[in-house]
Amino acid sequence: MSSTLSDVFRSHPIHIPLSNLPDFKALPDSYTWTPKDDLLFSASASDETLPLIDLSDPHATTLVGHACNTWGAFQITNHGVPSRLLDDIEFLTGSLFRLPVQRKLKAARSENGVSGYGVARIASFFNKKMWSEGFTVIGSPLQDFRKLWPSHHLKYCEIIEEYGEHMQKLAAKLMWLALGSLGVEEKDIKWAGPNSDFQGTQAATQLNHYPICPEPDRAMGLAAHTDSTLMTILYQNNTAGLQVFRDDVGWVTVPPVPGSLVVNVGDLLHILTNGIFPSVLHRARVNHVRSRFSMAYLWGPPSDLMISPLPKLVDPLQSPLYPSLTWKQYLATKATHFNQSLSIIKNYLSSDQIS
Ligand SMILES: C=C1C[C@]23C[C@@]1(O)CC[C@H]2[C@@]12CCC[C@@](C)(C(=O)O1)[C@H]2[C@@H]3C(=O)O
Ligand SMILES: O=C(O)CCC(=O)C(=O)O
Ligand SMILES: [Fe+2]
Repeated sequence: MSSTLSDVFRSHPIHIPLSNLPDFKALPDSYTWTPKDDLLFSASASDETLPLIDLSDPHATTLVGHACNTWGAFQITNHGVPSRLLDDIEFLTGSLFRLPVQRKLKAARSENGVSGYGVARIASFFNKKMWSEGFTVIGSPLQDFRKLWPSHHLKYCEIIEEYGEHMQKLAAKLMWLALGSLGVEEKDIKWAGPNSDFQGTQAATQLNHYPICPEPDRAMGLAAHTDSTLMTILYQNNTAGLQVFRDDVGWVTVPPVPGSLVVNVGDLLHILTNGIFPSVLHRARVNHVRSRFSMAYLWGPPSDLMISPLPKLVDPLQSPLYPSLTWKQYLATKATHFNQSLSIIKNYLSSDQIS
């Protein structure tokens, strides 16, 4: 499972110096963002609210479908992930980022690697630094965790494994709710497997830390991006910071609701639905009172599987909006073209042209 996604970045190395976040009273220029650094930096904010859906609601399919259509994101309760496990993953994340920086650097992500400690990959697309640090897990975290916690790593590996299992099941359930709302049936997605449980899908778990910031209004935790996934399921601690963007509304803060999870439609689900579900543009802001943690489960298809718009969702008189491509190909496109990737692949005539 680990090798294939990691392969993608071997040919897309990034060099982003890892620096300990500065402990200044004022923000250094290298961390000060203006609209010149990100066009939407100061776009208007709105007090609209993202849908909060109770998954045990008999109308869950319709509610999820509507949220995917209009926002490309929603929050969920009654999702079945034990609250004890959410506490455990939050505890793990806090323990990891509270380690001394020299220890964290022992598990630093290599330039052409994907797992380990470092700044977000998207940092290479911006001139300014982001006020955050991250840790990416793909496959087994054993080697990295042994370097971080020489005597407690097994306990932490178990938490990651259990978290991944629960998230994979939840992702499959959400996928059927979302696609079910469009009339897509199990027979329409053969790669979901004989039990339609999406076994064989791949995922990355991304742990994020946004330390207390002296001048949050001029800083950026994680810059605006869409996820290159089918879906992302995110757990945030009790500190707000996540914002989602809608052209007609502006930036909307997603408040932490205890025990709830945030779900984002990613670029691949946008492609699979032939553009019906938007993949949500989102970012993380920081604050000067509390540090913030988030734990994202970035879920995608088997990395070599061809993904294309579902025939059922393509108007018979029109061509599909997107060509077929694999997750690996899409990640490679994203590594070069970042937020332009969807419009770039739209203009390819066939997947032959995507290397
Ligand atoms: C599967 C993946 C999605 C991701 C790139 C990655 O290979 C592993 C890290 C993921 C992440 C997490 C933080 C935000 C993001 C944009 C980034 O820089 O690294 C996503 C990537 C993505 O969705 O494109
Ligand atoms: O910290 C957050 O709320 C957002 C994290 C995120 O977007 C990601 O990890 O892809
Ligand atoms: Fe994201």
